[in-house]
This record gives sequence, structure tokens and C-alpha cells, in this order.
Amino acid sequence: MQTQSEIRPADATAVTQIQFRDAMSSLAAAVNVITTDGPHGRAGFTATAVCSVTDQPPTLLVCINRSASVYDAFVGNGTLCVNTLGHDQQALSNLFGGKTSQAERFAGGQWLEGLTGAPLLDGAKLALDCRISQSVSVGTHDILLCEVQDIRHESESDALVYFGRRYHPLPGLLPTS
Ligand SMILES: NC(=O)C1=CN([C@@H]2O[C@H](COP(=O)(O)OP(=O)(O)OC[C@H]3O[C@@H](n4cnc5c(N)ncnc54)[C@H](O)[C@@H]3O)[C@@H](O)[C@H]2O)C=CC1
Ligand SMILES: Cc1cc2nc3c(=O)[nH]c(=O)nc-3n(C[C@H](O)[C@H](O)[C@H](O)COP(=O)(O)O)c2cc1C
Repeated sequence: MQTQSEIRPADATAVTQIQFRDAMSSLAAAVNVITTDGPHGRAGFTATAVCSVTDQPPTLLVCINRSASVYDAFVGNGTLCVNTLGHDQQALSNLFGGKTSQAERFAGGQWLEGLTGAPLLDGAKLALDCRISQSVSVGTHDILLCEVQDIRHESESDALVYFGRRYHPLPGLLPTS
């Protein structure tokens, strides 16, 4: 039974930022380098907040912090590529997730040009080349809704999973007998 002392106003939340982040650290996620290029410049950042939305039209979402240095380039160009990393590409995740210059980030890999002009990582497990169709602001982040224009599967390496604030390998599918 709920006691009076446990009742809180409907507009208050008892969940602190630390509690929320601790909880989110238990959500295992793929690790992606999100890239863009165009009139607003070439830019990239690491993101785990990536998710499928609908297959008609083929749409995924990417959450980007509006205070990120890359924010204006992504919104200005209106295109992006989701490059999903393999376990052998942790160094790229740290480069694109750290306070490194864009030149240093892109020097860490080999890049191809996608249909939209966004950089595709040569050797990524998966590359999803997209046009940003809508964006929704929530708190500190924008949810970018992205319509997929082209898909490339390039590598059968083990997947890279981020869980418990560190990286883990996830073995690829074994060949069927
Ligand atoms: N969605 C995001 O914006 C994410 C940002 N990061 C960045 O990397 C740093 C290191 O992260 P961790 O080592 O995992 O420890 P952490 O304790 O800062 O974060 C734990 C988890 O909380 C979530 N999270 C962290 N910052 C967030 C934010 N600003 N908005 C929404 N969710 C957030 C993520 O799921 C993250 O894995 C973070 O402080 C943040 O700057 C990391 C993961 C996701
Ligand atoms: C594993 C990992 C996952 C991240 N996921 C996201 C994310 O989903 N969305 C986001 O806005 N930032 C995310 N970040 C943070 C950005 O990668 C980071 O803020 C950015 O690259 C730093 O660039 P800046 O200093 O130029 O703003 C993540 C960082 C790491 C290390």
C-alpha cells in the first residue's frame, strides 16, 4: 500500500540523471559512427542511440546531442550514414566519441562516398546511407528520423556491443551445416 510520504506530485520525477544513466548502461547497444558530408562540411560522431522505426518507408532514428560540435553539419547537410562497427573497430569508436578534431577522426579509417554524399566506412559491418526526413527535439537531444536510401553489408567480423560502459565482442553467425 502506498503511504502519504511516498506520493509525489505528478509533474516531479524521482529519477536522477545518475540513476537514469546507470539504468541505460544496462541496455546493450550496437556501436555506430555516424557521418555526413555536404555544403555544411564533413563530420562524424559515435552513437549508440540508433534504432529501427518503420520498414515502410525504411526509417531509422539517430539521437544527437544539440550541443555536439557536429550538430550543425548534420542538420545543415540533411544526410547521414550509419556505419555500424565490428569488434576490431573499437579504436574508431573512441576517436569519433572523443574530443578529437574531425581531421583526426576521419584519418582513422578509409572512406567511400555514398549515394547521398555521406562518407561510408570501408570495412564497416553495415552502412546505411540516409536522408534526414524529420527531426524532433526532446530535452538535450534531437531525434533524427532518417529514410534509408542505400544499404551495404561489408564485413562478417564479430559485432561490437556497448554494455556496462565498455565494449564487448559478439560472435557473428556460425555457418549453417
Ligand atoms: N545518447 C547519448 O547521447 C550518449 C552519450 N554518451 C556519451 O559518452 C559518455 C560516456 O558514456 P558512458 O561511459 O556510457 O557513461 P555514462 O554514465 O555517462 O552513460 C551511461 C549511459 O547513459 C546513456 N547516456 C549517457 N549520456 C547521455 C545523454 N547525455 N543523453 C542520453 N543518454 C545518455 C547512455 O546509454 C550511456 O551508455 C557520456 O557521458 C556521454 O557524453 C554515451 C552513450 C550515449
Ligand atoms: C560509446 C559512445 C556512444 C555515444 N552515443 C551517442 C549518441 O547516441 N548520441 C550522441 O549525441 N552522442 C553520443 N556519444 C557522444 C558523442 O560521440 C560525442 O559527444 C562526440 O563525438 C564528441 O564530439 P564533440 O566534442 O565534438 O561534441 C557517444 C559516445 C560514446 C563513446
